[in-house]
Amino acid sequence: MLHEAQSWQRNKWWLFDRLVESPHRTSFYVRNISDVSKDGNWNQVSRFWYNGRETEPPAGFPAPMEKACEIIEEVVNAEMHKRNRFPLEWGGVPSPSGGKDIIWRANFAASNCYEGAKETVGFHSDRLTNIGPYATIASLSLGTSRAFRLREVIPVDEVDKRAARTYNIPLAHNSVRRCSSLHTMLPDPHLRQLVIMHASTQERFKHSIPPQSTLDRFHPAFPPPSSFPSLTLDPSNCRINITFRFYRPDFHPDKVPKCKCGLPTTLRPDMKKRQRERGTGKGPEQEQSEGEFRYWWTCTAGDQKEGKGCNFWKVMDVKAEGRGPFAKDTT
Ligand SMILES: O=C(O)CCC(=O)C(=O)O
Ligand SMILES: [Fe+2]
Repeated sequence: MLHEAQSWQRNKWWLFDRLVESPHRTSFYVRNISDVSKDGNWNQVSRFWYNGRETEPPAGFPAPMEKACEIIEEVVNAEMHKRNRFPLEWGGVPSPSGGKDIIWRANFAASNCYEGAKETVGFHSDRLTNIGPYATIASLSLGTSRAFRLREVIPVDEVDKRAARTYNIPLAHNSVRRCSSLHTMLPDPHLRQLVIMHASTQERFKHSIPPQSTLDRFHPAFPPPSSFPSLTLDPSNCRINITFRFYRPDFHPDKVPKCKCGLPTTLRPDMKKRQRERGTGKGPEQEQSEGEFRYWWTCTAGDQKEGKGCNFWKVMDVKAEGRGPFAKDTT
C-alpha cells in the first residue's frame, strides 16, 4: 500500500476566502463489483471525497485491498448482527448462501496516508451524502501507530448540563480495538484488526487524528522482498488508513438533490439538534419511527467556488424523497 500511497494527493478546498490543503494525502477507490464499477454515475461520487472537486473516475481496489475487504465485510456484518439497529439504517438483502441477511457492504474505500508525527486530520464527522444516516464505516490501520480521537457533540439544549466525552484510541499496525457510539471497548483478540465506527457515531461524535510530538517508528517483522518496488516514503514513518464504506443504493448520486448552483448537495446530520431547540424538530411519533436526528441537504459548492455557494438548505424527508428500504421496514 505504501507504493500505492506515493500517488495520493493532498485535498484542496476553499474555506471562506482561503484555499486550504489537507494536512495528509488521500485517495478514493471503487470496488470492482458490477452494480457500482460499471455505473458512470456512481463513479462521480469520488468528488464528494475531494470536497466537490471534479475528479477522474476512481481506481479499482488493488488486490490486497480486495482481500482485506472480503474479511472486513464478514467481520462487520457479524458485529452488526449483534447490535440493535437504528430505524434509518439500510434494510439489507437476503444472503445468497441462506445465512443471515447482508446488512453492510463495502463498495468504496477512502484511504489516507500520514507521513511523520505532524500530518493529521482535524475533527470532523464524515459526510453522509451517499452513505446515508446511521452509516457504519470500517477503518483499517497499517504502519506507524497513531492516536484516533473522538469528541462528542453536545445538543444545544444540553450544553449547560454536561461536558463532551472524549476518547483517545491508540491505533497500531493492523490494529486493535472496536469502538462504537456506546464506546464498548471489548478486549476480544479476534476483533483487534480494525475500528468499526458503528451506526450513530457520525451523528454523535467528531473524530480526528491529532498531531503528536513524537512517533514510535514502525518496524515490519520482515524486510520487504527484493522484488518490492523502491519507495520515496519512509515505511517506518508512515501510517496508512483505509476506510471501507457502503454507498447505499437509495442514496445513489441520481437521488441526491441539487442546489441552486446546479451541483449535488451534501447530507449532514443536525448534530447539535438545533431544529429540536427551535421547536421545529421531529414530533414524538416521527422520532419513534425515524430516530432522534434530523438531516439537512446543504450547498457545499463553495468548497470549490472560492467559498461562494448559494446557501441552499433543505431538511431530508425520507418519505417524500422515496428512500429506503430501511432497517425499520425489514425488522
Ligand atoms: O485516519 C483515520 O483513521 C481517520 C480518517 C478519517 O477520518 C476519514 O477518512 O474520514
Ligand atoms: Fe473521517
